Amino acid sequence: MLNSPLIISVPEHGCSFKSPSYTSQILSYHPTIQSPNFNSHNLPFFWKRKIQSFFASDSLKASRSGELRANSRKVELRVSSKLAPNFERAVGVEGAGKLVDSSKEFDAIVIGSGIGGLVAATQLAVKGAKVLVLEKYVIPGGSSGFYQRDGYTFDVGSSVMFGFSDKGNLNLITQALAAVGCQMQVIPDPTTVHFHLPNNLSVRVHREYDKFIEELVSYFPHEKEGIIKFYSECWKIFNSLNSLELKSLEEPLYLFGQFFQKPLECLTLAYYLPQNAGDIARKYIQDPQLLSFIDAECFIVSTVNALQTPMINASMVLCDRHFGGINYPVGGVGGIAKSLAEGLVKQGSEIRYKANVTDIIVEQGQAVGVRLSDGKELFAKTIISNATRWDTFGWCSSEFARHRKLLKGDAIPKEEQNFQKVYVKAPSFLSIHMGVKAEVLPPDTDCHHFVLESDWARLEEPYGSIFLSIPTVLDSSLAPEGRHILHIFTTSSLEYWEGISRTEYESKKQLVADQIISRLENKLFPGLRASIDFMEVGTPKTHRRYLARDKGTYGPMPRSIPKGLLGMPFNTTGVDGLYCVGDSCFPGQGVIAVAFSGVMCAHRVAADIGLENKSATLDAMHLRLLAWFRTLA
Ligand SMILES: NC(=O)c1ccc[n+]([C@@H]2O[C@H](COP(=O)([O-])OP(=O)(O)OC[C@H]3O[C@@H](n4cnc5c(N)ncnc54)[C@H](O)[C@@H]3O)[C@@H](O)[C@H]2O)c1
Ligand SMILES: CC(C)=CCC/C(C)=C/C=C/C(C)=C/C=C/C(C)=C/C=C/C=C(C)/C=C/C=C(C)/C=C/C=C(\C)CCC=C(C)C
Repeated sequence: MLNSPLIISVPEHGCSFKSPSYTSQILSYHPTIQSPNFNSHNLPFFWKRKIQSFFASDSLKASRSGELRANSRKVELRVSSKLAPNFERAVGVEGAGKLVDSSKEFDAIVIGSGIGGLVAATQLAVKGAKVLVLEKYVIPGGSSGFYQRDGYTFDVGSSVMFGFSDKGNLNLITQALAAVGCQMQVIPDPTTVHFHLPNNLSVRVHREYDKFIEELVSYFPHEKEGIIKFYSECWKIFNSLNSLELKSLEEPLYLFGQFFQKPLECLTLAYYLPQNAGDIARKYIQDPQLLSFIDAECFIVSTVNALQTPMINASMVLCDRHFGGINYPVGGVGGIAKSLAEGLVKQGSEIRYKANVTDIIVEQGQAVGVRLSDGKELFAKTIISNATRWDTFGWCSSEFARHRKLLKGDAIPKEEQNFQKVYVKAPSFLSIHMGVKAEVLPPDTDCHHFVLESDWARLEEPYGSIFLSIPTVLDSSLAPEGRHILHIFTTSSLEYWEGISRTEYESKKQLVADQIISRLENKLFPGLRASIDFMEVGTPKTHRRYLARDKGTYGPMPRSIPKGLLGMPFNTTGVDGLYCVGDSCFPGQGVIAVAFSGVMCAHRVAADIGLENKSATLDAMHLRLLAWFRTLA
């Protein structure tokens, strides 16, 4: 005897089986067949999986009766009344057991709410997808988050924001906010950075390009032509980038469209894709000190020297600072992530905090869900990881020993092994967040400084170069009256801080901080130590803990000399339904870079779940071609 139908609504968003041929499709369950064959039906994988496993269950086999109907909005199952509750439990509909929270189905689950994850999530949400962002920490933003102490609002990461102007196509932060109806008030920064370098080389990178070139040429008049030629080549690349509509380079219909509309610009970018800034600089410049200056310019962008910095990335940063300029958001960098998270919710999607993902659930080779540290499981058509690739897939040691991270299983996908051959984790950093008495800063102090006093060879060494931001120079509301914020950071490795007692750890922190304060006192601000009102030191351990990044890494850096950006993976991975976003994806480190990776990821995912056009045949060929290109890196 058949019960009245148990009806499960299928979420509308992105269900590709809205097509008329599937409407009112009847799938009959025959007692002799253990499980209905859904393969020819375009039901979302999540439902197939749940229903198939139920049909295979002993209880149903025993009952030898049942009928299933599926149409565009619902799945109906008719089974004997005593089996209905079992089915309800098995598919986890409303009111079912706690472990399976499948009362909702998502188009995408995003693990992590760094800018990369938030941009991917919001871009998908505005395309009509239902997205769930799961963040381990209590606020959004990751390394672009903030924290408050004693009346100070500190940026977690540094405060130099590219892509935040109202001009061109590369203002990706502005565009990401606008997409979800947000606009932030910004304060233009007249100087991107003030370099304090060996041999008293003191260069201000002015917002106005000509003023910057004039200042640099005043130190290297004999290299005037070389300077102009190098930076002009950067502009050629920047202008090409700025002329394109930026979407997923992994989606062939879009990419071919761009090649058709802007052939010269696309060929320019393809030409520079495998090149590094240091090689181009050496075509025009001979002076070793000037080449070291270019190294310092690139080090800020990539934590490596110019010979290892992709030319496209260098051009992006070296020109955007003059084109759109560097702009600081009123209230602090943390406001960007807060606004994106609010925008996401306004679009009908969701963000949950204190949601620590421990596993990505893979079934039949496809990522279908995630497991949280409290054992709860959540399912979606696609899973997007904003954790680093090392935290997502584990890592290959020199003996190829495998330690699994979010993705459990036997082998690290081949693509990931290739990535780890070309890229290693950049060191982490030591950061000092400080509140100081305002009078210690000389008048007209710039907001951002880079200090390397005497020896160029120390540029890339731990504690060699010092980054310093004083965001209160632009926005005084971040500190109590009469105070300024100094955010100081320098590269540092986790190993230096491990295997020591708590007391040793604390005194080591104090020692390193003291040395840095003395250096800044000598170079920039006499009397700094006596002016300190508040100070907190973070080590690589702090960054590992709060940002959930393996070894607290700043991001990926090339193991040796890379072929530009050629080896950097995009968003798809070797696991169906699993995508990565953030700084271990093309084009790498940096807020604007991860925002671009978010835009690309959202486009590729949207195409895969039917919210954007795609061609399966072209996709297969294109993705294979890109994978082959990466093997050349
Ligand atoms: N230009 C600047 O001044 C500046 C400032 C800050 C940050 N940055 C850049 O931002 C980049 C990083 O951005 P991103 O988007 O790649 O990532 P991110 O590291 O900033 O954020 C990742 C987020 O994912 C969360 N997370 C990680 N694992 C998780 C898990 N298992 N479960 C739940 N949540 C988890 C973390 O808590 C974090 O909030 C860096 O490369 C850095 O260069 C630049
Ligand atoms: C596909 C193929 C094969 C071909 C095709 C061709 C083409 C079309 C191509 C295209 C390409 C593209 C589009 C690309 C793009 C790119 C991009 C956008 C890039 C970007 C980048 C960016 C970056 C890298 C950034 C970075 C930044 C950073 C890192 C920053 C940092 C900062 C800091 C740290 C601050 C400092 C401070 C003081 C001094 C205090």
